[in-house]
Amino acid sequence: MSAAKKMPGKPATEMFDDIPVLQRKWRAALRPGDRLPRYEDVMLGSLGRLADHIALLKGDGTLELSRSGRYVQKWLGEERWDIPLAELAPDCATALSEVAASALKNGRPHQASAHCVRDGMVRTYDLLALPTASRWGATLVGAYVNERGAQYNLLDAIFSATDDAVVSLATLRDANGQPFDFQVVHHNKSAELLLEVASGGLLWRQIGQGTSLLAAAEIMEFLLKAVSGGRGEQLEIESDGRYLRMSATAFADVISLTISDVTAMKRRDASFRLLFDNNPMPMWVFDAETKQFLSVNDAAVQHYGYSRAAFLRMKLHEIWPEDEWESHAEALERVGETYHSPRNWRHLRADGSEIEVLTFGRRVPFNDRDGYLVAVADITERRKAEARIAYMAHHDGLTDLPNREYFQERLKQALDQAAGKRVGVLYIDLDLFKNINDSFGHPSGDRVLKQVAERLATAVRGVNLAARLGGDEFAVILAADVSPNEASACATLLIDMLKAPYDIDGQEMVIGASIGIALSPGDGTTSEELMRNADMALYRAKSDGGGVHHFFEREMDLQAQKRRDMEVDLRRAFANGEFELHYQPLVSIASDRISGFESLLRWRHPDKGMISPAEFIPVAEDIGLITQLGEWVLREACHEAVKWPSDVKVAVNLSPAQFRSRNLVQVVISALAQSGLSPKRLELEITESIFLAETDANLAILHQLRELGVGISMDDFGTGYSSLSYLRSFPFDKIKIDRSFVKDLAQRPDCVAIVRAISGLGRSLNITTTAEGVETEDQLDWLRAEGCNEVQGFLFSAARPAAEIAKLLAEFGQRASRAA
Ligand SMILES: Nc1nc2c(ncn2[C@@H]2O[C@@H]3COP(=O)(O)O[C@H]4[C@@H](O)[C@H](n5cnc6c(=O)[nH]c(N)nc65)O[C@@H]4COP(=O)(O)O[C@H]3[C@H]2O)c(=O)[nH]1
Repeated sequence: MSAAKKMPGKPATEMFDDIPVLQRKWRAALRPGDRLPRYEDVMLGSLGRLADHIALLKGDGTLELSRSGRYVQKWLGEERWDIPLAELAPDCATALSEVAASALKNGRPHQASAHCVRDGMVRTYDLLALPTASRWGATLVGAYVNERGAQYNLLDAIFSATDDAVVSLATLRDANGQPFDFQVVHHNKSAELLLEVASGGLLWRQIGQGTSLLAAAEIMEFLLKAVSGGRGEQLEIESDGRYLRMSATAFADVISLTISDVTAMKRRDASFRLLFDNNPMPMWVFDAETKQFLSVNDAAVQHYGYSRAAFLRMKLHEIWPEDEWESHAEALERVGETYHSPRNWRHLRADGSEIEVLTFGRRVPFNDRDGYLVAVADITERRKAEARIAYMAHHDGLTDLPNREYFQERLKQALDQAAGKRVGVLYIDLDLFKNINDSFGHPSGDRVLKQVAERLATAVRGVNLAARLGGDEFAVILAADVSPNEASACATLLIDMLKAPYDIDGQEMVIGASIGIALSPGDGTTSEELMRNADMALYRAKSDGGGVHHFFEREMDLQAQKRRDMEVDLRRAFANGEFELHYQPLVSIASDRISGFESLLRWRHPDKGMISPAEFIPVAEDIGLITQLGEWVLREACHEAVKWPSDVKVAVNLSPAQFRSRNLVQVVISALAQSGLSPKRLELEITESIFLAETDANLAILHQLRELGVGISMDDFGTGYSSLSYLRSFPFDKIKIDRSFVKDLAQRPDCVAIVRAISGLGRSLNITTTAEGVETEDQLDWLRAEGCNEVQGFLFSAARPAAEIAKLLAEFGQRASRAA
């Protein structure tokens, strides 16, 4: 059957001629000044055969069919007049009202075309609407309707356009009325192509006797089933790598068989299954309506621990933890064609454990159901790692205590929530911890720190927090509106707790702790202020000898300010050359002659006058200026001493900080070389503090210095903890008995005993002993009696400027002369 078949009617050219005729007629009837021509002038008389094709429509809003010619009546399938257009067949009513409306709107004839389906045939009509005015003022539209030549059979068009094969089969029955075969009574072009049959090789054939695919037993069986009552049966067969899906509908003995090539779909399906089944990500399809699992892949079975059968009996909510049911369900409501979870979800596994997941989904048809294909990314491990990283960013790696950043954060929070209540900050510094590091090594030091942290963590609980700020510095937040008494009690407890011995690999170690306390709001309202002030209070606790706690006082702030001023001042002073050296004689008891001078640094401040070295040397050490300052002292002292008699030595104090600079030996060599002073005439005074840290390195430097021929004196002997043990570590040339022992010689027998012991020690070790701070003859007598070799003190002279040395020497009957 052809796709288009002409129906009897006028030839197309003739039909087209009518329209210009009517249009000319309308124009001719239009009188000057009128908007529309009169109805009678256009529509009455001389219309002849055209009258059959005219429908007269009237009305302004809702149009009504007032008259219709015979042709129009057939087209409308309606012979009645004076009925609303709405009562006509919808396709005709729409076409008429649209063309009439356009004509009325523009006040001119309007042409249009319309398609109507009649008996399965698609017909095209030309329409022309001619607006006219009736004698009594109403508007009438004359609508001309005529069919255009082209028509086609819709069913045929659909049949031939489809790629599916459509075959109509008549059932053949035997003498008993049983169906045994089928005869092809009609088919479309695609049927021959799909069944791979030559043109004309199918029509009127009995399929059971043919060689086409339709002769296959399973198809025959399928058709027999269809004809004996099965409606809408489906069959899928595979033939030469192609997949064909057949559906059959029987109308009495006639069967309509549709065959579709579903190979591509099958392949898509197969690749989907491959992707689904073998995907390492857990995947499933769930029913969009019931939320039942429709299919799960192996990864899902493995990952969730439910058997496949159990999975397929479950609904989605069964893998949601109960507290997330609502949010899961809400999210599901909002899901469209595709989705990926806007947040992490928790899912339950068969063993009850929870995993954190991200889900990605897409709507898919699945076995005739509307479903969602979901892929699951388990991010539990990633989340754990993230949590670990976040934890590490907030905690100290060695002790596991919160670190400085976290401490600050928590302190800020505590202050924000304090609402006027007090928050306490305790800064803790371990006393003598350096000794442990130096004596037992860093691993032991680390173990002590860990135990300190454990003790703090057990003592500081609840809203309070203990943290390690770095090194041997710890801190505590007391967040629960703490009173000064409570803060003090807490500090005492912590100090007692921390000074209890530590057992490190069977070795008992003892340290102490000093604590500085600042309380909000009095000592500050911001975390920075409180931390700074607690630190200042700690500094005071340390200066008080450690092992105690101290509250912050405003005075400390002033002192800190003063110290900051001094730091700036010191740097400026060095650049401005405000320092000078004074010299204090050292007198030999045996000869009653000056055996040497100790150089003592003086700062002549332009506004404040002379500033004591006891005040500025510790600051110079802290800010690192001591290295340059010490170097200057050495050079200056050597430069001066070279002018003195050859048997007069010069003593120079060295700071531990100069040992750290590592070029001390070079500086000494250079000072001697530049001045020309004999090394024998230079004595370097050190205190035992250089043995407290980096002992081995410092001892090595001392040995190098001694090899130069320079003398090494131990200053302030007897004030430290283990002066005696240092004597064993290094062969000192001189020990200087601290003036605290000299001061009370006359009054305290213990001081006599100490001086006697040191002098005796010096004699037996062949070390010169010098007593410092000798102010009275009485003291001198005691010292002489105890066998001390040398004395120094105000009794003889205070430190004097270089210019007065000659005078001093002269007083002792010694002449200053230049001799290296
Ligand atoms: N009460 C009393 N005091 C006496 C007597 N005789 C001397 N003195 C003081 O005792 C200190 C002796 O110096 P030191 O123990 O080395 O103690 C020194 C030394 O440790 C340090 N120092 C001074 N100059 C330098 C230097 O150039 N470099 C370094 N690193 N430190 C220095 O400053 C400390 C203090 O120095 P000064 O204030 O000059 O104080 C000096 C001196 O003036 C006395 O009979 N009675």
